[in-house]
Amino acid sequence: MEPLLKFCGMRSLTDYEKAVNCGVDYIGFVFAPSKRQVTFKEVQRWTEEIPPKSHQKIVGVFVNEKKENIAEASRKCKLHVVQCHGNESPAFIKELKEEIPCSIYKTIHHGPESLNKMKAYDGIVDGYVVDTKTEYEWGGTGISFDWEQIPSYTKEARKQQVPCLIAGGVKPENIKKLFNFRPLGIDVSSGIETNSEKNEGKMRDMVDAVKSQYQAPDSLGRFGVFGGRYVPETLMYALEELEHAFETIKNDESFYKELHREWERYSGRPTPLTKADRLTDFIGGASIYLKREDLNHTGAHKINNAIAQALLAKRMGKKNIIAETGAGQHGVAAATVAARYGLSCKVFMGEEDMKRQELNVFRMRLLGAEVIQVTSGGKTLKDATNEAIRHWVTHVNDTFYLIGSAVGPHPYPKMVREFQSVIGRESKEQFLNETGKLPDEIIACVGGGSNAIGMFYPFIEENVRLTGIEAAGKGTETNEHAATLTKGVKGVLHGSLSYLLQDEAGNIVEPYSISAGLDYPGIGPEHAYLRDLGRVSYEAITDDEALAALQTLCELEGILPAIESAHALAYALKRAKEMDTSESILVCLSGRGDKDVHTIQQVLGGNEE
Ligand SMILES: O=C(O)c1ccccc1NCC(=O)[C@H](O)[C@H](O)COP(=O)(O)O
Repeated sequence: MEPLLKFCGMRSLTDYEKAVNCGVDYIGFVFAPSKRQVTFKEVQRWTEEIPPKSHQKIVGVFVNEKKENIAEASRKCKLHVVQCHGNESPAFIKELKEEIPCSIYKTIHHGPESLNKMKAYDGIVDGYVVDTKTEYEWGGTGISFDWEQIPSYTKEARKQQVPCLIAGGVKPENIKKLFNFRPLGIDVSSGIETNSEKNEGKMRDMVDAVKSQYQAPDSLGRFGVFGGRYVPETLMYALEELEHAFETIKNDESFYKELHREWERYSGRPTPLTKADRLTDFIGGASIYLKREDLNHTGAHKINNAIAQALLAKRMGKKNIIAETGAGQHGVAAATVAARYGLSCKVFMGEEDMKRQELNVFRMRLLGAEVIQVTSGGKTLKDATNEAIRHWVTHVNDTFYLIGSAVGPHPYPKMVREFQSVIGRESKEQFLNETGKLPDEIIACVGGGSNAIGMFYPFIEENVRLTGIEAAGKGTETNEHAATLTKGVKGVLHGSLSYLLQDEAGNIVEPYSISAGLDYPGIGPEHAYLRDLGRVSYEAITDDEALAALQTLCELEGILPAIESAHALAYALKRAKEMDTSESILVCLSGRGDKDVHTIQQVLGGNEE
């Protein structure tokens, strides 16, 4: 969700008209002594002459004003919100509320006691503005406070279920930085002024910046209509507990310190960015770069998320982890971290996948995990996930469900995105260092979608084409594919709403792909959202195309990719041909192909010579 936006300190009809036309959410008038002070009469006249748009709220700003004066302004100016910007006590506001029909927001001036002050207004006010105060000015100072503190204000406001606007020194030049702190709302006055007048260009820049800001999921875990939490009652508490733990560690430096240390010293991050020179020459178009997630410990990106979730499980005091796996990469990652952090581990795996990924089954057992064979349904990832959820329902108190992709009920898609975004963040820095610019296109394969969302997320606001590649199996015109976004319809699976492969009666259709990691009948809800938004394009690649690309990469670069990653590569080869030599493509090489050698050998016949 976009943050709410308030423009404050309108001093003339012209200022006010500019704010109305910009479509900003709140328009504020300062009735307190200030260089921006206006009278009730003026505001009454201006708002009668140009009524605000239906969604816009008119705000009156007061500092330690008498109740009868506030009531008069509220009546005359038809205020929607009264902003108490001084030392008004909770008792004063309670009494004021009985006299005026509008909402009351309290300004909290940032300082050592401000969070405690905010708690004192719980249940009394309808919203907050957090602002900077100087010795001489109550507001409109143009000075920012320490934005690192924003998450604690936001958390308290969320607890009280009211909006919280961040004020003080916000301007077009620093608004992007402010977004990093995820404010619920923004309040600006000085930052949209030039020579004491509101500047329409600056106002529009602010509105555009806020509108282009990607803010998903919302507080209910919804990406537009997708996502959410569709689970049995017994799991609700566990998910709320997990959400709380996740939101807590997000602001906990010690957690991230530990996580980064493990990523670096245990898993081998940062993974390299490799320019595929011979492949680029062979194709003869755009330069092709590979983000080498295949070089992670255990051979794929899955370990990034597994380490993070296991550390979280430990902090929550959970001693047992369970996981589902398709290709076996996530199962291996879960078994690995369980061994590393001294947790017990059960991995649910479909019988079919166990056959295809025999080596990974053995690896998991070697790592001390119990692999539970799932014989229901199509005996693949969907069925393994069903069984894992069933197990979780009955062992919820001491068990942490370590989901391996950006799927499942809230907060899993958001949490997996957070932990996998290290891929995109590193790539961005490495690419800029190496080429001085960003890639023109980024391509990643999508099964559930975790490597793709981790790669895409840090680039969502950038001018970079993003493309997700699904498995077309034997062709999307056949019934043997896993192209959920190309062929699916909306439905609920494994706790969230997304696109699914279903028959006319709503039954899940068994997906197919040569790659065990891509044959999932659903897709992470954020991908469904990004597809419908038009921000990410999704294409499908067949088994044959993926295998051909895999062979090409082996022969020209000496890299054996996972069959999953070869899907992204195959599309990159098609695109590179169409692009100019001055352009570049970044492919997320999500995993290595050692686990797939048996499958490849079966298809290619074992002796390529
Ligand atoms: O703007 C003023 O002069 C003012 C004076 C007294 C109390 C409040 C005042 N302004 C309130 C606001 O405009 C906003 O809530 C906020 O302070 C804007 O800050 P900034 O963007 O730093 O100007």
